Amino acid sequence: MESKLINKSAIKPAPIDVAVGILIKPTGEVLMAQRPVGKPYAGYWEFPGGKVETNEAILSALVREFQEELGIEINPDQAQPWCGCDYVYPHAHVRLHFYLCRDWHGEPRGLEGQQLAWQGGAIDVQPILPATIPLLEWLLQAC
Ligand SMILES: Nc1nc2c([nH]c(=O)n2[C@H]2C[C@H](O)[C@@H](COP(=O)(O)OP(=O)(O)OP(=O)(O)O)O2)c(=O)[nH]1
Repeated sequence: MESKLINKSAIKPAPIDVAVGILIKPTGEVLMAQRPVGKPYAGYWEFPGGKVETNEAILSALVREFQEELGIEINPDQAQPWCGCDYVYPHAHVRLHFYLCRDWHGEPRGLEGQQLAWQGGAIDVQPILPATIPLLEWLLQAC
């Protein structure tokens, strides 16, 4: 019987989709959040968002994550798809879907105990999640 060889190093799990939102005030300030204790890369700064659940649309995940993490309602019709990237961390291979959000209701609060920081002009918080760092330069041009 014919046997087939599989190169196990070539088998990669599917990436995990992550919906990420960049809240932008009319002043151009953007909101960053610090990852809370208990998550991989705790203490690192990121744009708010989280993993897309099975059979969930990316935009629906974005709306849900902003409700759960920040207690605000973003307007999905006004959320602008911006860019995406893949990144392989030791804990996961993620596929990030970034949206620019200028329309929301409510004042963001760190409902999971995370620190929040509005950043304008330059991004001062450190450290930032590695996959997000390359986007910061583009973002300053987009705001
Ligand atoms: N929200 C967000 N996640 C990012 C960014 N950059 C980046 O590499 N990631 C990665 C880190 C994580 O591996 C993944 C997000 O997963 P997460 O664990 O924070 O998602 P979640 O809120 O659904 O968490 P949980 O329910 O599983 O606790 O995406 C970013 O700017 N924002």
